[in-house]
Amino acid sequence: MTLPIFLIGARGCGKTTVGHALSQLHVCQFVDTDHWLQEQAQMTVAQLVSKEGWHGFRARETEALEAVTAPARVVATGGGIILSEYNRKFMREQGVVIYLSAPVSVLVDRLEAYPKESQRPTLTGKPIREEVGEILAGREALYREAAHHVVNAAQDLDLVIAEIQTALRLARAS
Ligand SMILES: Nc1ncnc2c1ncn2[C@@H]1O[C@H](COP(=O)(O)OP(=O)(O)O)[C@@H](O)[C@H]1O
Ligand SMILES: O=C(O)C1=C[C@@H](OP(=O)(O)O)[C@@H](O)[C@H](O)C1
Ligand SMILES: [Mg+2]
Repeated sequence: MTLPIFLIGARGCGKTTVGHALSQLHVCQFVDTDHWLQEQAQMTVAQLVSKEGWHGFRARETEALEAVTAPARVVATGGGIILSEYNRKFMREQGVVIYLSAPVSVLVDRLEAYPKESQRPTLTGKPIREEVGEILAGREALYREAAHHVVNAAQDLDLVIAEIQTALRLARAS
């Protein structure tokens, strides 16, 4: 695993969880753009957004993406990283991009159980059930455009990892 692997997908699809597990299996480094930028700014995402707005957060997110990208790394991104055309092109050119795809009902269940509001302030001001569907509808095409592989993230963690490993093996063989 030499090229960086970028995990993309909606809030709650499992980018951080899967990325961490995958890096442990492959004994490589794990980085999460949200963790990196929060550490760098010494602020939570919620604090950053209230101080600098989403525009400021998105600028820091691109900075984080560039800073953490390195060979043999698994990079968990934030759900909105694909909003920027620059980020989509950067990830596709620099590494292998995997879209962790899950239906709205699964995302909502996971986010209700694990909201982590300091990292996931509201994007629309609407209730979670409405917000997740609306945001995913607006972003689905961008996730697919950026991705080299689409993986079913609604499965158990070990099956998600196995599907990613198969995709990576196939990519190496072709
Ligand atoms: N395959 C999975 N099956 C069940 N729960 C999962 C799975 N992947 C992630 N989760 C859970 O969903 C929640 C959100 O996961 P997280 O990794 O923070 O998602 P993301 O980084 O994509 O927003 C966490 O509580 C995590 O334990
Ligand atoms: O979908 C989004 O726009 C966001 C997703 C969050 O990351 P996760 O996808 O890890 O929850 C975080 O980057 C920020 O709250 C914005
Ligand atoms: Mg995450």
